[in-house]
Amino acid sequence: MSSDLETDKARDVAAIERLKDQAAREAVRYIEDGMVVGLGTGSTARFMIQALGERVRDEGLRVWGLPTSEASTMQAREVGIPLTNFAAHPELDIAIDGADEVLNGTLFLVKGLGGALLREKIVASAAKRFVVIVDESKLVDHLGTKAPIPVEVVSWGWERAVHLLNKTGSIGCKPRMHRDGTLFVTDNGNMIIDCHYPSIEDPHALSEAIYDIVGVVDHGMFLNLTSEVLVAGHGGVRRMVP
Ligand SMILES: O=C(CO)[C@H](O)[C@H](O)COP(=O)(O)O
Repeated sequence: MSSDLETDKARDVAAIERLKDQAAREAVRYIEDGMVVGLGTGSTARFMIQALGERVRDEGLRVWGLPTSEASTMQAREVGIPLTNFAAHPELDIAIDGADEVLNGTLFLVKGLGGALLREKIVASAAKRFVVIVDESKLVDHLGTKAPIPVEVVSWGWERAVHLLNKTGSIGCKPRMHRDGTLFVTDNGNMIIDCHYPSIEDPHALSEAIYDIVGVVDHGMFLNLTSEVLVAGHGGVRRMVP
């Protein structure tokens, strides 16, 4: 790659990082004293955890964080956010997380390319308000356009789940078991299978077909869970509601 191209690419990456940070900081403004907050996973959620840590440190904001992964737990500890769990707080005031795709209109999501979909879905469904933070590149008109659907399956007998996943969707999916050349094992000790669907006509029907497979723990389509999406673009951050 020529150095001009490398510079352009680095500039694009830096611009996207700034957008993620803007969306994250806007969402963190929603957090009030005494709230229990679900902490998402991924590069956008990292900006959110950082910004929340700054509010805890600078404003003395009192909150409890419930992280969705070991990585977010570690970061939250580093930035000084006190942590809780479902035993102490079975219901959350708010959860904030990134997404791999946001479907225009319904605000259905694809999540889990970071491998944390199960804890993310549990946390999102436990929150009174689930706020999604993205840069505008994540908006799509059809789910599955940019991202595969990650499916979390128990490790034992995963080959059978792959066999059955291959028959889901209107014309099947192309399951991939490897990320970076290794089997992807989640924080829960399960495996992730990425399903590439050429087109997803009916997300609810596909969701049911995937849940019907014995051994599937969950999948990365988040249907009817989003309260709002904060989308950062070059014109600023806009708020979308379903
Ligand atoms: O679902 C996730 C992790 O399991 C992330 O929220 C999703 O992959 C988006 O990540 P990023 O903010 O890095 O683009």
